[in-house]
Amino acid sequence: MKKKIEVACAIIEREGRVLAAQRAESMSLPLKWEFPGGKIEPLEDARDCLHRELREELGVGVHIHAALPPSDWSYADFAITLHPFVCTLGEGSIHLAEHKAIRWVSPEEMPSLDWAAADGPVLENYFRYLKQGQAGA
Ligand SMILES: Nc1nc2c([nH]c(=O)n2[C@H]2C[C@H](O)[C@@H](COP(=O)(O)OP(=O)(O)OP(=O)(O)O)O2)c(=O)[nH]1
Repeated sequence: MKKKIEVACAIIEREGRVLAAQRAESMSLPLKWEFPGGKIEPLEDARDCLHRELREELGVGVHIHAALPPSDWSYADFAITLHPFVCTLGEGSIHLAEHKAIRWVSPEEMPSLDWAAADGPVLENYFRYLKQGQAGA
């Protein structure tokens, strides 16, 4: 049986762009782009996890505005469910504790980054969310 992980991640919006983070060489999925976040601990709420991970990874607080549908992906060695949340920045300024780089990318630029494969369906759901005029937040 493949290992199964649940991961909360943040689509942080600012002035029509979103924050994409590049994984370091030393991490799994090296140099892939992702949304910051991390593994949900046993019994932890996905939103609490997101706040914890963003403090650890970027040193910032966020406001959560909407939950996008969870999306499942199967890598060769593990399976993942991503729980994406649309956010804006709260207190603090960004310091990279783990990632190699960040970029603020427009929706048009997003598909050109080399995303972790599990993020493909997340991008599609985010584009759908933008098209719907952010209804159902
Ligand atoms: N935060 C985040 N992780 C993602 C995304 N897409 C994706 O496949 N992942 C994967 C990468 C990691 O295997 C896992 C998140 O784990 P993590 O960030 O808490 O832990 P980690 O890098 O230390 O992972 P690992 O080395 O222990 O496997 O989810 C994404 O958009 N955001």
